[in-house]
Amino acid sequence: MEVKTRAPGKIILAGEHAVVHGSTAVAASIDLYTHVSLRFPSPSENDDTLIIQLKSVALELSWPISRIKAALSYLGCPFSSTPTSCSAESARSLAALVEEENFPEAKIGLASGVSAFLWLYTSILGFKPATVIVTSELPVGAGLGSSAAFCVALSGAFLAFSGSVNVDMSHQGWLMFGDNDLELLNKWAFEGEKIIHGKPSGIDNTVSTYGNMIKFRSGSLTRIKSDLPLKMLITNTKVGRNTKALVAGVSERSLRHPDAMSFVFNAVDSISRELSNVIQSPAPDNLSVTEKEEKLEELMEMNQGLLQCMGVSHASIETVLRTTLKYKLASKLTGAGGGGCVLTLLPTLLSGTVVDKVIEELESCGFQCLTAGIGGKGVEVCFDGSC
Ligand SMILES: Nc1ncnc2c1ncn2[C@@H]1O[C@H](COP(=O)(O)OP(=O)(O)O)[C@@H](O)[C@H]1O
Ligand SMILES: C[C@@](O)(CCOP(=O)(O)O)CC(=O)O
Ligand SMILES: [Mg+2]
Repeated sequence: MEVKTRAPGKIILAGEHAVVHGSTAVAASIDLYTHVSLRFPSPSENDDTLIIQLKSVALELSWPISRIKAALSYLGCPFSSTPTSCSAESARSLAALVEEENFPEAKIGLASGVSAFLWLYTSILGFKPATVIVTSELPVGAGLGSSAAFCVALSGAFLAFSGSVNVDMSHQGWLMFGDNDLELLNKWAFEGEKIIHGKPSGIDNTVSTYGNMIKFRSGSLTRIKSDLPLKMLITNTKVGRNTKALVAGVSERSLRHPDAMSFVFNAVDSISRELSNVIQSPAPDNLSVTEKEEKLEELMEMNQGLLQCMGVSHASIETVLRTTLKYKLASKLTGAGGGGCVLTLLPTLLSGTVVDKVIEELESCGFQCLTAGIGGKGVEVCFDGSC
């Protein structure tokens, strides 16, 4: 029997990093997905191995179930119906399991993702042999929330077979989880995201779980209903970076300069709240689409300035900002920064020729441009071969 899940990536319109420190942030799902397939061997296959194939990063790892049991035996029964955090001791055991697999040095950055997989799998399903295949349309480590989509899609697949969620396995095609199940799934995904990000705010796993556009602050979300036809160009600078290190860097800066940084985080909070007011419908004021877009552009530029204050911009990001500004377009980094992706608002009245020119110029710098649908569905599950 096989189950498949898919979970979307995201863009953060305002508030990344500051959201880790209690400020408001605004994020939306995008129609680029991470897919997970989970299959248990039939009794005749007599297989006693846990296999993970990470197709988008060309990595396959496998462990005899007896080896995983031995490494995690001190946990007793690993099954848990409520999401549990990975302790420092468990993290060491998981890291040892990952290292035993002769993890290629060039791919060591992926090790925390494999630890998150092992934690979620053993905590939700225990010591069962299975094959898990992960594919993704998202660039990994580029600010579009691949780590969260990975944890959400894995949690969804494992929970679907755990007996602790209520899903109709006879349904054909993609199916959404119910509200209580989404809440549980989101909590598990957050535990995985903690292993990858260190100190996540929870915004990425929440928007990947629920989809749409959300305002997020201190762990709680408000859905934003918007009729504004928001179009963003996403430019991937292709400069690799690691969210955990960038988040830690901002925390260190705020320890060194607590007063100044608290003003920065408060300013970001105001920007996010204003931005969410501008995009939500019904709008509190009667602004035209163009007037709203102008406000959004200004708020994005202000947010980018504050991200520079936090120390998470990068020369490649500055090149994108300069290039788009030549066309009078406003941009900001999205996600953790330090490279990764930049958002550029494409106003409704902007001509297609200008968009083509900007893309051509950005791509001539070696960047990769993509446009994605904004605000679609969250995680979904599928039990038949149609997905
Ligand atoms: N499809 C995937 N296959 C394997 N690992 C993944 C995948 N997607 C995400 N990851 C994990 O997430 C990490 C990237 O997360 P992060 O640095 O937060 O960047 P982002 O979430 O912006 O893509 C990778 O190093 C890896 O551990
Ligand atoms: C920087 C941060 O606000 C977003 C990180 O997003 P990403 O992993 O770069 O896609 C961290 C967080 O909120 O957990
Ligand atoms: Mg991430």
